[in-house]
Amino acid sequence: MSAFSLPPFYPVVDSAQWVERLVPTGVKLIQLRMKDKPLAIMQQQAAQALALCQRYAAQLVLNDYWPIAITLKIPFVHLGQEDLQTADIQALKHHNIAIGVSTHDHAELEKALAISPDYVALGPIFPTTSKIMAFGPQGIARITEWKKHVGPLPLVAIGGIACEQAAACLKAGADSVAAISDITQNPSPEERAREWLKATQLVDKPALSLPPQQGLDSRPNPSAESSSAVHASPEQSGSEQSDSGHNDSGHNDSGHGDFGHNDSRQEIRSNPNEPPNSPLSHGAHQKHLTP
Ligand SMILES: Cc1ncc(COP(=O)(O)OP(=O)(O)O)c(N)n1
Ligand SMILES: Cc1ncsc1CCOP(=O)(O)O
Ligand SMILES: [Mg+2]
Repeated sequence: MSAFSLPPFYPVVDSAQWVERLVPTGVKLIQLRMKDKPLAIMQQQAAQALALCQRYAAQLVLNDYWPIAITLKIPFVHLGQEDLQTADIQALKHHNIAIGVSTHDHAELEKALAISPDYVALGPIFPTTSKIMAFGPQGIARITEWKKHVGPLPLVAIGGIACEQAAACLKAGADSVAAISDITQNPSPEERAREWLKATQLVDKPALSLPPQQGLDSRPNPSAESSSAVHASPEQSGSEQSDSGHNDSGHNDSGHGDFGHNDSRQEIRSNPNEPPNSPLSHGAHQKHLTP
C-alpha cells in the first residue's frame, strides 16, 4: 500500500469534454467514468482526457477500463468490487498504476484492503441520482468509521454530496470528496467547480497522528505516448443494480470515539449485524438513475 495524499476535490465526469471544461478551473484530480461506450471511443476519450490532464498538471483517474490505463499509461484507475474480480491487479502494480477501490460495507472494505489499494472510496454518503446503488446512504458518521479502519490510506467520500456538504465530509475523515451531479448538473459547472475548490481547500481537519504521506506527484510521471492496442476489455456491468435502500448510517462497530491514531490500520472485523447497509437488509427501494 502506498499512502500518498489526494487533492480534496475529486470531480467525476463522463467525457473528455468535461475534463476540458473543468481542469482549467484548477481541478487537480478528476475521474473519467464512461459507461457502455464502444472500446474505441473509450480509448479515444481516455487519451484526450490524459493529454488535457497532463497539460494542466491534473491527475486523471480512469474508471473501470484498467487495460486502457495500461495501454495509455494512465497512472490511476478506479475499480469497483466487481471490477476487482477481473482486473489484473499485479499487472497494474507492475505498471505503477495507482488503484482506488469502491467500498460499501466491511466485507468490501476487507476485500479492497487485501489488494493494498492507493485509496478507498466509501459511498453513497447521501442519496444519489447518478448511479443505481445496491447500498443505501452511509451518512457522514460512517466516513469517520471508515477512516478509523483505513488509517493513513486516503479515503474518498462519494455519493449525493453537494459543495455545501464537502467540508463536513472532510472534517469527518474523508481525504477527498468526489461528486458528479453537483457539478455537471449545475447551470454553471465551471463556477461550481471553483466553489468546490474553495470550499475544500480551507477545511480545518481534526488532527490525525498519521505518518507523513507521499505526494501524488512523487509518482512517476507517465508519458503521453500511447499505443493503439488495448489489451483486453474489463468486465462492464452494462446494467446497474436496481435495488437500493437505506442503512443505519453512522453505524460503528469499532468502539473508538475518534480516528486519531497512527500508522496501523485497524483490523477489519465483519460485524454480524453488518448488513445494515447490505443489499439484503433494505426494505425501502429508491429509484436511482444513471445520467
Ligand atoms: C471515487 C469513486 N468511488 C466510487 C465509484 C464507483 O465505482 P463502481 O462501484 O465500480 O461503480 P461504477 O462507477 O463503475 O459504476 C467511482 N467510480 N469513483
Ligand atoms: C459513481 C458513484 N459511486 C457511488 S455513488 C456514485 C455517484 C456519485 O454521483 P453524485 O455525486 O451525482 O451523487
Ligand atoms: Mg466500476
